[in-house]
Amino acid sequence: MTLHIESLVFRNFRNYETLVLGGLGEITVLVGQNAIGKTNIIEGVQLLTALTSFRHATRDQLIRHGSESARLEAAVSDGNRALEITLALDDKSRKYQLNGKAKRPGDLKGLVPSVIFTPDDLDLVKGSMTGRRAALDTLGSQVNKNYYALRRDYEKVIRHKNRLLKDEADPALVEAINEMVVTCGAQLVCYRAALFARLVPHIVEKYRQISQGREMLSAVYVPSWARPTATANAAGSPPAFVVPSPEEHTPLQRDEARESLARALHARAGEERRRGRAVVGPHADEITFLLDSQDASLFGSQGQQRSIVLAYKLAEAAVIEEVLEQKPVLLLDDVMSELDGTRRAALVEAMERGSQTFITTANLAYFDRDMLNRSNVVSLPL
Ligand SMILES: Nc1ncnc2c1ncn2[C@@H]1O[C@H](COP(=O)(O)OP(=O)(O)OP(=O)(O)O)[C@@H](O)[C@H]1O
Repeated sequence: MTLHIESLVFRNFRNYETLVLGGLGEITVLVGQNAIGKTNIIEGVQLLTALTSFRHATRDQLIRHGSESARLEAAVSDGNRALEITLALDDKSRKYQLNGKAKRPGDLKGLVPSVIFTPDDLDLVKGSMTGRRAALDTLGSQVNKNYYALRRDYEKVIRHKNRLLKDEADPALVEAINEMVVTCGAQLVCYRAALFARLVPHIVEKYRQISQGREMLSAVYVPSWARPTATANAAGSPPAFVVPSPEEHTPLQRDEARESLARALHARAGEERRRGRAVVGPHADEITFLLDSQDASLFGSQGQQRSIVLAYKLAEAAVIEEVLEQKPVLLLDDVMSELDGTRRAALVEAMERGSQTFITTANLAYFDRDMLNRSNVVSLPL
């Protein structure tokens, strides 16, 4: 059954000395002028649900200036169970507890999942590949604890490999670490491909609804070993991969991924040495959105790109519900002002499908009266 946040208490978190929000219902609208602390609340809820901060904030950024520690608490319940999730931050550590017992973030991932949508996400389609990979990994980490652990391990291995390459270490050492790149990397690509295969049909369907079927969206995940190399591009060769259609998103097999990754690492070892960094592996995989088979980052209008992002966010919520059998908390930071009427309506429809929602705004005029009547409107400062 879906866990619901009943109350929140923040102490010395960001600009709040003490913030108490109780009696939280389905929809909480946080309204207030700029820089009042609306996004800080969204970030706090994300830290207690997805166990991460979309701002990638360090502890000293999260702790209120002049304080030595911060504490965030959420009381959650599904009607049968009452749980308390807490996060304590000080200059040395970030510690989670569940009902007073210490927990690692990996143990709590997926307990109260959330989907966050901020104005920065609107760059997902035209922004960097790093952002697109991170979005997929954040979702994967919430729906599968092994995904989370694997991604962390892979990042450590790649950091180590990059240090070796930068220091021009003995190629035998690089070869030895490549074995770990293959082990973790192939598994991570398989997890990503499987998650992507689940996500894409939802994105396509949500996009069709938002755009009223005007054009066909598809999306491809291309592992680094299947990408054309810089040399092939320079020589004007055709791309070394064929864009698969959505139906072809069959999950990759691990042995096949291991072999392809090992082969590419061997073939491009010289290039990695020359460039002093790892160029093969899941950290270099690509995700591309296509509108009627054209790259949406290059050919999509701003409106089309926004519709893809909205469809992506709604699809994340659908996948979480499918896998974890509970609706995620929706965290919507100041996005109403960024969307036009049709896209706003699609978002409101999603909010009304039973997900607990926290939404911030500087202007209540973006919300219809009916919705506001059904919401808990909190004016900041409290
Ligand atoms: N560690 C901290 N200690 C004290 N204040 C902080 C800390 N971190 C951020 N702030 C303050 O929080 C405020 C910004 O809060 P937030 O980002 O939530 O604003 P917002 O209400 O979402 O604004 P906008 O509508 O402009 O996006 C700023 O005044 C900033 O100085």
